[in-house]
Amino acid sequence: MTENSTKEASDVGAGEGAEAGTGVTLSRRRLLGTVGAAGAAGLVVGGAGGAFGVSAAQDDAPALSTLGTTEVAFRADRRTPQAGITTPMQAHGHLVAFDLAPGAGRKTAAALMRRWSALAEKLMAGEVPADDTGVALDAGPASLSVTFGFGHSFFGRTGLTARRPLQLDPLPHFSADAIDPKRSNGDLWVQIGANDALVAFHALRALQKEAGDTARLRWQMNGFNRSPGATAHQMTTRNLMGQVDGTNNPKPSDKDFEERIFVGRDTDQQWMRGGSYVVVRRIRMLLDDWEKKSRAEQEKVIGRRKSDGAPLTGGDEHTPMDLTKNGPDGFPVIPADAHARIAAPESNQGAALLRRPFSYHDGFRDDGAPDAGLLFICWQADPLRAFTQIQRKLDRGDALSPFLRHEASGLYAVPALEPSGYAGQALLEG
Ligand SMILES: C=CC1=C(C)c2cc3[nH]c(cc4nc(cc5[nH]c(cc1n2)c(C)c5CCC(=O)O)C(CCC(=O)O)=C4C)c(C)c3C=C
Ligand SMILES: [Fe+2]
Repeated sequence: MTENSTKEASDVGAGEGAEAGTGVTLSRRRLLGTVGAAGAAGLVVGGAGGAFGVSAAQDDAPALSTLGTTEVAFRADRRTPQAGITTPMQAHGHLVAFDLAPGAGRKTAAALMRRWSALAEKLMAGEVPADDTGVALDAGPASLSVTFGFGHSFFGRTGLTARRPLQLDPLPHFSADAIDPKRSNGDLWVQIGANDALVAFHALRALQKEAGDTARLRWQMNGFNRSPGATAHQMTTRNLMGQVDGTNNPKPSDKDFEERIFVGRDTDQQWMRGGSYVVVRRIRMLLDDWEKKSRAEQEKVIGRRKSDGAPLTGGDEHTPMDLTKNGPDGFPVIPADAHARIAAPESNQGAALLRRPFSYHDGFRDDGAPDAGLLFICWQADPLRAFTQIQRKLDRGDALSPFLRHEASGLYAVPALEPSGYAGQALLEG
């Protein structure tokens, strides 16, 4: 069920085997798309050397790098989870929530989801939509993924309350919460990720315009991660506190991965079978306070080394934590209130979630502190048993909590996609 992984295209440089390989096919498609957008085959759009200085007849056009050509599949040939869940994290992200316009009901919502899905599929394949703005013209799909979710309020607006899963019941209040309702929840949620900032913005703008009068933007947040190729070898990304973040995520190869992250067959809401629930939290980091702590203090807060993410009990990043090991002082080497200990499945009756966040930085606050932190995005089959269980535990004594403020929150149902059809079709037409 994890075919929404990237289709790696071969990295074909100009002049070397440019006739073969998916990368070249894709580059060609972009060229044709560029010309198509201009409405005349063979036209050199923008003139040679201009912004769109390419021609369909130009055989020796330089090929895009793997970063540009890599394509994420919107759908597969069988029911699969949407892209953007197990897809490798991208460097740029936009999270957007929309509310349906007053009077827009189920039929209008279905028409929007149909249009949005068709557009997302096109964009993710690197094709150029009609009436294009031109923002992404020279780039390949750059691992673009678009993911659609449905919030609690969507069901009332569309007369579908009987189909609202209990899993969408509002999250409880936690003591680190300072939630801004205007930047929370929403009828519809869209996650956009890409390894190119212009490709990501292009998709955001195209989807917003496609919403037309049907849905209005409720809130939007922008995030980022490491760019592919920025480090000497592929490694787990760091967050804005400088920690290696994502090490102990469940892996698709784990035997219980599917049941932890995706909704099983026994659900009473069959339209969610194979889908997942996403919790989105905007978590501001109190970086001025955090950066005053020594490295040793920071490492005790997490329970892992800052340099390489290895547990304080030794080994490398992927060595399991030894939660039973005591130091010479008789105290646990990974402290009782260490974030990684408290969040671990061993401390939560086996509960686990798939974290796929973006960092954010929105300038500086009036007091000079960075308005920065983590757009914490986590995926699970049941938010009550995963996010809520773990966050409740963290709320009671996580050493990291004093450095965090949860400022916005959302919970959405993200149904699987059929080989044909649009996101949410089984909900809206079933
Ligand atoms: C409710 C769930 C969680 C929230 C909210 C959360 C916020 C948060 N976490 C970090 C940094 C790290 N988290 C790490 C591990 C970790 N965190 C959670 C859950 C939440 N984190 C889990 C389930 C785990 C894995 C625990 C385990 O099984 O070992 C780590 C350690 C490295 C890793 O495994 O990723 C770091 C670092 C921040 C900065 C943050 C809020 C901004
Ligand atoms: Fe964490």
